[in-house]
Amino acid sequence: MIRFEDVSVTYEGAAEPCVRGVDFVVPEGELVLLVGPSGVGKSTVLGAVSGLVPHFTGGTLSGRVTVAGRDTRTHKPRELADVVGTVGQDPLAHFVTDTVEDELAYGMESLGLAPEVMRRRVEETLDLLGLAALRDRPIATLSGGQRQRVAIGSVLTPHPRVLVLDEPTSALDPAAAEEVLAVLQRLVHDLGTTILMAEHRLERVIHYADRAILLPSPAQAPVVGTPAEVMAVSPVYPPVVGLGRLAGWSPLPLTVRDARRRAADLREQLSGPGARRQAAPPPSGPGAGRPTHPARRRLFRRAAPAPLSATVAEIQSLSVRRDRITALRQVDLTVTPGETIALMGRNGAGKSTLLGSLVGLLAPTAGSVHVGGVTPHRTAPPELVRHVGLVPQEPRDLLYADTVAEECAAADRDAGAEPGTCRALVSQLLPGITDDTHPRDLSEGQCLALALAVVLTARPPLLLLDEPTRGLDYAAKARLVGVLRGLAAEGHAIVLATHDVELAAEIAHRVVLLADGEVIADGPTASIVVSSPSFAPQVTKILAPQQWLTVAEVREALS
Ligand SMILES: Nc1ncnc2c1ncn2[C@@H]1O[C@H](COP(=O)(O)OP(=O)(O)OP(=O)(O)O)[C@@H](O)[C@H]1O
Ligand SMILES: Nc1ncnc2c1ncn2[C@@H]1O[C@H](COP(=O)(O)OP(=O)(O)OP(=O)(O)O)[C@@H](O)[C@H]1O
Repeated sequence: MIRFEDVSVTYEGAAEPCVRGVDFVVPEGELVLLVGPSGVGKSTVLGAVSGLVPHFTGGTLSGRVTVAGRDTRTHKPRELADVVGTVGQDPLAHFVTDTVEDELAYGMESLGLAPEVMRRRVEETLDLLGLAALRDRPIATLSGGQRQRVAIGSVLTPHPRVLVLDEPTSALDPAAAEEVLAVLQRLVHDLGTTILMAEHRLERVIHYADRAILLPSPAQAPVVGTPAEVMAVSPVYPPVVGLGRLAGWSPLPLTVRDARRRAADLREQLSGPGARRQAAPPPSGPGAGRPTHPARRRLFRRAAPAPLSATVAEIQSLSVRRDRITALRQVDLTVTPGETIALMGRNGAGKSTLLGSLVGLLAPTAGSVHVGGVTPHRTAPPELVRHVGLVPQEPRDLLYADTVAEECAAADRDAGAEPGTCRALVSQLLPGITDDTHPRDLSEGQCLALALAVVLTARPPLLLLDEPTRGLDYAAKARLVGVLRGLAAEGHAIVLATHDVELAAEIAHRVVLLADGEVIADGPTASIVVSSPSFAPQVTKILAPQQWLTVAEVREALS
């Protein structure tokens, strides 16, 4: 259905092709996953299928790409629209209408489908993707995950034979991601739809794929195989594969279920005398003084920061209405210096609204918010940046200059910092970026690092991040974790809204769960995530009833 024949793509001004020697076939009715580190050209390959590369991006494509027999070089994207549905990384760039229902109908209207067919398919899609309650909503009022679901729905309604999806679950909560992937799998199995998809969070998708294509590094030819074959050699892999590699399991398990079946020996090793023990936590609270199982002790290793008398932020009985929606109700939250809090919960639960309230973008409808002694929505930005900084869900929203150097100079001015402060932070976070780079040409991970540097220039005691691992590969995520740990150790309090359960397991001292605008759980990471089928990381699920969170913890215990 999709055929690449010795394809290379070179963007304008680039000395080398960005992808080279790409040669593969995706048969009809298969779901194929494109994997590889950031910047290897996954989006470029996807764009070549929908015709966006090179028609819209510029550059040259050599070799041949055909979809359902049509050559994408001689057919413009619009001439492929009846066959190929595409969802790019940025849902906002995708929308052409104002409301959810209109957006779902738009693709069908432009193909000239009959009104009764359109009506039926809109209803079907609203149900399939859990969008019925949002059908009349203006798209501008949707949360990030709600927008992503609408973007996916809008390409499903015309029933294209081929779907090209670039990180389709990046803004979705874990349960919504499973629902959307199950829908996609049904299209593949029942309707014979062909899907080519790129996704960084492999723990979510690898087990749905019939086949995987690995782009190992820029301009290196792809490796094609079964998901297990590709995972055995891939530089990017999910925690279940990391644990399988550590334990020497062969064939490598791709699902928690397969890994659990293999894990008896590993569990024994981890609870046996060979495993490195950690110091027990200081006895306190209920059960203090009882002997602790060695594995259980590990949970307490990520000691909460020493309690300081000062709080960084204090939220009391906060309610926030946005239009007709009560996005937060009766929320209480205290943030202390040095602690990292993961804010989790379904799409639309109110996470971004809570961050927006802490940084003064939204005024309380009732209740109060205090950050470092000031009331954010009543504090002027030059004063507020000294107390709190937000890296938004779309870090590009924070960047407006034409070069990295100008961006840094503006950040120094805004923060009243020594000239060169922001640039020094950028060099630390993003070695190798030149002053004259245009922020638009940075990859997702690079943009995030620049936005983080801009915010950190003012050294705010409270740092807020909204979905910071969207679009990041595992290596970029590990660098981010290192930076955030360093900041927490210096006493910065960090609150991050995230759907990335693996990130929360790595870094958070505390998890606050929101549901429908209310706090439904607030406690140490381990105690909150371990008991939740949605929010437990893969390692926790595999090694239960022992309580481990990450591959790194297991590796350390075995060393
Ligand atoms: N329109 C463009 N013009 C010039 N260079 C581009 C363009 N689009 C992408 N590139 C460059 O081509 C390379 C591959 O980018 P691409 O977005 O295809 O990678 P990717 O594997 O999808 O990355 P990510 O996982 O971060 O989305 C990068 O170095 C990028 O900067
Ligand atoms: N500008 C707005 N106007 C009206 N309602 C809004 C607006 N932005 C968000 N909402 C609604 O407020 C509620 C909370 O949205 P919020 O963005 O805080 O959720 P979230 O937990 O961050 O979701 P996600 O995980 O999808 O990013 C949702 O029902 C959303 O549709």
